[in-house]
Amino acid sequence: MSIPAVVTVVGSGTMGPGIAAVFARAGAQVRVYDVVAEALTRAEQAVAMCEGVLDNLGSNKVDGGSVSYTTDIAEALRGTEFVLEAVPEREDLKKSVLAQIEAEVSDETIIASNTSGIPITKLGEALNAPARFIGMHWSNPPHLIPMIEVVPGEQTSDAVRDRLIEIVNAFGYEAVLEREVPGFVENRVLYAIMRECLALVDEGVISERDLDTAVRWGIGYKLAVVGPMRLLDMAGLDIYTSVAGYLNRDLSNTDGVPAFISDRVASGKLGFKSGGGIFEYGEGDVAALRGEIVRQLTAVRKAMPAPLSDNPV
Ligand SMILES: NC(=O)C1=CN([C@@H]2O[C@H](COP(=O)(O)OP(=O)(O)OC[C@H]3O[C@@H](n4cnc5c(N)ncnc54)[C@H](O)[C@@H]3O)[C@@H](O)[C@H]2O)C=CC1
Ligand SMILES: Cc1ncc(C(=O)O)c(C(=O)O)c1O
Repeated sequence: MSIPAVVTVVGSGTMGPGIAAVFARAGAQVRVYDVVAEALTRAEQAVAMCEGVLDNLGSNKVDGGSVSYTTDIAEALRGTEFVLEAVPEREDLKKSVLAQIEAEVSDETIIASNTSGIPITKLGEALNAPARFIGMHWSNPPHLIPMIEVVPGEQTSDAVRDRLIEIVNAFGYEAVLEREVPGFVENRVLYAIMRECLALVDEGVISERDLDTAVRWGIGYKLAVVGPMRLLDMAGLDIYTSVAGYLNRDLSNTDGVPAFISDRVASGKLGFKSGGGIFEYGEGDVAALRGEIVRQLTAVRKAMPAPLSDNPV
């Protein structure tokens, strides 16, 4: 199992630096490209922090890995074997960036997208050779969540699909192969949960803080060990049948973004990145919270069977 020698990450915001750190750790020479120079300065600091987290996790470190930063797309893509696109989630932007990438790389280069769920077949319309293009959906924070959704489009070749699975496994992550559906599997499940959570808070059934406590301890902690399919067996399919019989019809089925979120977005409340969203954050709170989240995720990872190991659950 081998990692590509040269990897390019296009777009270095929330996701790019952690992804670069994982590839470099596995021995790749990683080039990080962004149109915004300050994003690269922030990325350099973020990659250093991710490396510290990976050290603490005891993750394997292969010699020869490196990360360099550039705003020059030709330099970023020269001789690269694998490109991951991680620019903002806008179909038009992604298509134009993908076409730019294809114009600079060799015919053998694999191009992947970290889209959260725009169909790969649709994005692949921007390319002359969509057989080389595939979805590679990392989860945030990418240096800590050891699972990647591998999503071929209709035109993706089997060789590219198999090579991507090999790459993901080579850096010690679980690869989950999916047929493409909007949102892919992870975000379909997450957004079903989010829709119900937002409806419950919006209707005054529960406070924001208690909702988080109920989901973290009642569902999240359990689901980290027992997946939904195994949980159904554990609970009993007869119990599921009884509860689903009266509950499913009562669950939220609203489409669109609820006012609870859109009102906040309209007033510039975006969450950690703006210092306030659903909760308010004072000076230093966000940095402290980010550190605590990483600390707790690291502790949970250490307590769980390693990804790719035999796990009876
Ligand atoms: N934020 C998250 O939790 C997750 C995001 N994703 C997906 O990953 C992708 C990136 O997301 P984020 O990192 O959150 O976005 P972001 O907005 O934090 O960062 C995007 C970066 O792309 C750069 N960029 C914009 N136009 C560019 C161009 N033409 N060429 C090169 N760079 C350009 C921006 O300057 C910015 O630094 C999106 O498709 C998103 O849906 C996937 C998993 C989780
Ligand atoms: C709220 C939210 N939305 C999308 C994603 C994603 O996977 O693209 C995530 C994530 O954590 O990865 C997310 O939290």
